[in-house]
Amino acid sequence: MWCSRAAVRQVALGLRGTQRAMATLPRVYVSRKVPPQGLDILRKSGQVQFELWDSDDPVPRQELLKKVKGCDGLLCVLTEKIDAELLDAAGPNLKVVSTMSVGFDHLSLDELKKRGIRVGYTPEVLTDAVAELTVALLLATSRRLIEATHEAKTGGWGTWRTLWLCGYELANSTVGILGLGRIGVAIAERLKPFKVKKFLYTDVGQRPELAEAIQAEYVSMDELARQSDFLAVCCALTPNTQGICNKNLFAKMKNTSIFINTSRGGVVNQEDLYAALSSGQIAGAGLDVTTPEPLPTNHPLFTLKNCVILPHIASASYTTRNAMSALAANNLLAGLRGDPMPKELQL
Ligand SMILES: O=C(O)[C@H](O)CO
Repeated sequence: MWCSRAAVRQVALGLRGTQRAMATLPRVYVSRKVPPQGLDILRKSGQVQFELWDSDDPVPRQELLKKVKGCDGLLCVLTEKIDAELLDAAGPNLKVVSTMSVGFDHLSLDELKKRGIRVGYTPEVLTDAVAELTVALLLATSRRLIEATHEAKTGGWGTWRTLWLCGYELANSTVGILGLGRIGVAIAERLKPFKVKKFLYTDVGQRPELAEAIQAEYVSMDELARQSDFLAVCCALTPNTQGICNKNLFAKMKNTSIFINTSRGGVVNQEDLYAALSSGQIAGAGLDVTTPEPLPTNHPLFTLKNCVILPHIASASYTTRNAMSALAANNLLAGLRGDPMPKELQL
């Protein structure tokens, strides 16, 4: 197609105008290749210009410190430590940090608050996926599925034996939830049809509305340990919950009990857990989270048959991860517009 000189000049001017307009858009750094829904939302918004660390692996810290300089927004995941050093590197333009996670222990909330930076996170959209995985992990641990497939594959499967690979069943059991929130309720709802006899929970205080939904009884931490046949950790990692699952707790648990953690590794004292598992103080543990992550392959916990370890996959369904990225993108955009975020963390 032929265009007149004037038309070409017009297009060139238009392009330059667009470039200029783009250059004035708020700058955002996205610290990981997040699922496509979130990136599409950012792209189509026309509201921001963004740069992406286009990888499944974390951006190196030095690179992150460089890239956030002068940014108005940051969309991050749970492996990035958002602390004073990073916020200083970003500088005064930074208005919003949006994390694609429900957990926020990687964020220095005090530092964010001090600087007036708003924070978005992604609760609710992952509740179903996390509850589902927790149930899967609980069953895999209590019914020894990983050990069993290993035996079947490696020749350990001899004849049918009466007590071989026996585990513990949910029917008639007592399930304890440490930290009752949406996820704890969703886990209990899924476990109920397995004929659980009783649900118990403990938290910093009673949570009657949530507890009522699953007819859970509030008990002390000691009582939770003593009575639970299955103990599921669902609390956030905070200075108060750091290491609360330790030898004191394990010592009170039954030697037939199963311990499950899909919250954060820091809630558990892993040396104490190893001791409890290897001495038979408790029957088994299923962990989706550890300290550190990844847990080194030579870690003692990997040597135990009664410990099932997953690589932090509780929210890992395509639907959920896309929903998390979309929510993180929408939080970021709303925050940058000065609007209420769909899910804002109150600092
Ligand atoms: O905090 C979170 O969002 C989970 O641990 C990962 O989905």
